[in-house]
Amino acid sequence: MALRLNCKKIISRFILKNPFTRNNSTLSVRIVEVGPRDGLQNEPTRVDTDVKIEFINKLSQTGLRTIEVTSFVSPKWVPQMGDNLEVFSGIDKQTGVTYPVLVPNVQGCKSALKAGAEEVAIFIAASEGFSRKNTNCTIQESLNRTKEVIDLAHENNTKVRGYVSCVVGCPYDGKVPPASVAKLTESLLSLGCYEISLGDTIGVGTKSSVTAMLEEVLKVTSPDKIAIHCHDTYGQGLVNILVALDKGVTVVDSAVAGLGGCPYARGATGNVATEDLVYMLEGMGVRTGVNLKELIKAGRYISDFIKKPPASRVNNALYSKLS
Ligand SMILES: CC(C)(COP(=O)([O-])OP(=O)([O-])OC[C@H]1O[C@@H](n2cnc3c(N)ncnc32)[C@H](O)[C@@H]1OP(=O)([O-])[O-])[C@@H](O)C(=O)NCCC(=O)NCCSC(=O)C[C@@](C)(O)CC(=O)[O-]
Repeated sequence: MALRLNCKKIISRFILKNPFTRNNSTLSVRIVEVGPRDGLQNEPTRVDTDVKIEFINKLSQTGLRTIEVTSFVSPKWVPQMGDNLEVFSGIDKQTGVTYPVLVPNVQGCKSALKAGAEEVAIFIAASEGFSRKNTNCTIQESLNRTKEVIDLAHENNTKVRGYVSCVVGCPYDGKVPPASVAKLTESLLSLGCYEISLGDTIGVGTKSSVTAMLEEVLKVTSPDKIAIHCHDTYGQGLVNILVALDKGVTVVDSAVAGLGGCPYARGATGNVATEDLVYMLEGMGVRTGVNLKELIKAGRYISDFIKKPPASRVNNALYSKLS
């Protein structure tokens, strides 16, 4: 009973207090699908390039407006993304859908621009331990690299999204202070990122820790500059997304079939499954523009290829009922 009341409270606070929803009769959330990149980068089974292309083409037919399709990182570090150029050039790009790619440095950004990317995403860790393991440099060095990438991208009229990872916990350094996340968010916005995705990379966040982190971040920026990116290792992903919605955030990252994990965050599982996110949001009356049936089929397609059942409750519940 108490839980039901709390959920009602969360939803009504989201509707009444959220600066976005207050001004719009139709509530909506933009989903950033990260399955083809964050989802597959850590996949031990080699996924054929044509399977990746078919997977992205299926996602493009679901109504998703943003699909992060690959990363131009070192193939020595992340072999699964080594076919970035072939994937990016091979997909059927739909009007109205944006296909950002992840880049770690100027070398990656140059390759992405050459391939025709219209949006790149940079990433930086809120903890020194993860920064070193993931990108072989300190946070400050990473910021310096990021500045070069943003300058290059902007010279080429290319938008830059920023990720801050390990926003509540780091697999090497433990708890991450909210003030560090706020400081990095502010730096990335001032360098020219149009939006910052706050990543609970190892999925350790809870309602309390995510609230504390967001409250600190929202002292330096507004909710319309923020996205939330929750891995679901401890099953807290949807709860933490609700916390962010309650704070006025309206952009959410997720991966179809709950794919993924980070190669430098051992033990962390995939993102919140996009199917589960869509089901929750639409159930709350929040529009996503996503066709759940088509999304479930896309999730099944890739899950069948990697021979793993989808890590999505909704996919597992509804797939057999699809005609
Ligand atoms: C940053 C580096 C490159 C530094 O790696 P490094 O070894 O220090 O780089 P380097 O500059 O010394 O170069 C070494 C070699 O890599 C090559 N190289 C260098 N850069 C590139 C490039 N862009 N594309 C292709 N090749 C590249 C370069 O050409 C050279 O080749 P060699 O001369 O030995 O033949 C490396 O650490 C790296 O690629 N790291 C990326 C790791 C990664 O992708 N991790 C997963 C990202 S997910 C994440 O961070 C979290 C997020 C975003 O999902 C949010 C969340 O979940 O919370």
